[in-house]
Amino acid sequence: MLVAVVGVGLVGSEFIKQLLSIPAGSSPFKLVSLSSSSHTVFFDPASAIPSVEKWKTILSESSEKPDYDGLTEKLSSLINPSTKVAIVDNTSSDKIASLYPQWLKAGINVITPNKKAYSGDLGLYEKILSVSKESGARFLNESTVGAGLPVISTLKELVATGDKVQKIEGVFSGTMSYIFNEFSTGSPDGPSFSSVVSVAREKGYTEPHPADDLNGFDVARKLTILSRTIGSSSLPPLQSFTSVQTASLIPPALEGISTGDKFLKRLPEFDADFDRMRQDASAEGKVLRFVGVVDGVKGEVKAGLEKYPTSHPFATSLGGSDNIIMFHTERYSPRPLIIQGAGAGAAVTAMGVLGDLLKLV
Ligand SMILES: NC(=O)C1=CN([C@@H]2O[C@H](COP(=O)(O)OP(=O)(O)OC[C@H]3O[C@@H](n4cnc5c(N)ncnc54)[C@H](OP(=O)(O)O)[C@@H]3O)[C@@H](O)[C@H]2O)C=CC1
Ligand SMILES: N[C@@H](CC=O)C(=O)O
Ligand code: NA
Repeated sequence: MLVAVVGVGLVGSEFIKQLLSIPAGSSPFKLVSLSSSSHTVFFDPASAIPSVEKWKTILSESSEKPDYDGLTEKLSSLINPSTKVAIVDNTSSDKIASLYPQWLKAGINVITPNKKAYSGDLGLYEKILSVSKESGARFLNESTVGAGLPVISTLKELVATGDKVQKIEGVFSGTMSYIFNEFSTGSPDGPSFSSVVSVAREKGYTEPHPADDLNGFDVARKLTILSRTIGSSSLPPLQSFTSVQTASLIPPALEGISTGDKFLKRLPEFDADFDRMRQDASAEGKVLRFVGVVDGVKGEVKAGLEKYPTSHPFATSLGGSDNIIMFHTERYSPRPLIIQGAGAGAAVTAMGVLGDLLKLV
């Protein structure tokens, strides 16, 4: 299988490292193209693949600019009965997401942790489904929810085998999980809100702009993906992730700040507000957790900050960037099927992406 990688940031670089760590003799993959937002490189499939040590230099020294029409043409000309092709989108770009129908139509499989296509405009999502059905090219997106945790594959199997998903609830954001696991432990005191947000960013959990996590949109996107994957008639047909009832944590004065750096610089101005929320929860013997729910019975999809007793599993069993996802179904009732573990970070996200790629071979 020939593999083209678009986006070589945190997850993209780790994905390339994991892909190239499969011993050459036993690897079913050949890396044929790399693109950042400013450079691109295409390798002759007959030549040797770049090494883990050299690919960054080769890409940064390339004088070619990304040209996705050209890439689509080159890749589709290489497809034949014994050669499959996949593009791995490791960006968070809407522009790249809008190209999936074109790629799938050309017979190119699409693998991605990028949530934009599956949680954005319903028209794009439906187009992806229909084009993929027509051409037979597949799109796989395990890492869009819970990073490498087997959330999407589990949900697809529950649905495909005829189980009825009643409700999915949990902590879906690695960033929000880390922030509140550190910030709200049951004690009225602790580190400042802005300091834990900065550490979450340093650890690679946040979206490129941390406000995309704190406004709840990242969770709303994940809930939209889950809701669409369930596809139940009792759930509202979400036109986009903006249809999810989402309670943002962004102070109104910080709405619309263009860069993550500027946003983090001003966040300490609001530490006292978050301190008060922590103290209120603590006075009730509770902790704060940012949770999401897709409720097929009530027909409700929502995300927001809730208080939980210090004995609740959301308070006792989560650490680091852990996600916890509970599937309440006809079969898994009254006790839900639970998936838990790191839900953000380069290594686990790239693993989910490579796992999807392995499903194609
Ligand atoms: N980090 C995590 O824990 C998780 C991340 N994800 C998802 O994985 C994706 C990548 O995240 P992450 O690696 O952390 O983010 P980064 O910001 O580190 O990487 C994104 C990369 O995309 C590149 N890019 C943007 N636009 C284009 C373009 N048009 N063509 C080529 N490259 C482009 C950027 O390149 P440049 O620097 O050149 O602009 C950047 O290097 C996101 O969609 C995120 O939501 C999913 C689960 C967990
Ligand atoms: N920013 C996201 C990354 C994974 O999707 C998160 O914090 O969960
Ligand atoms: Na996953």
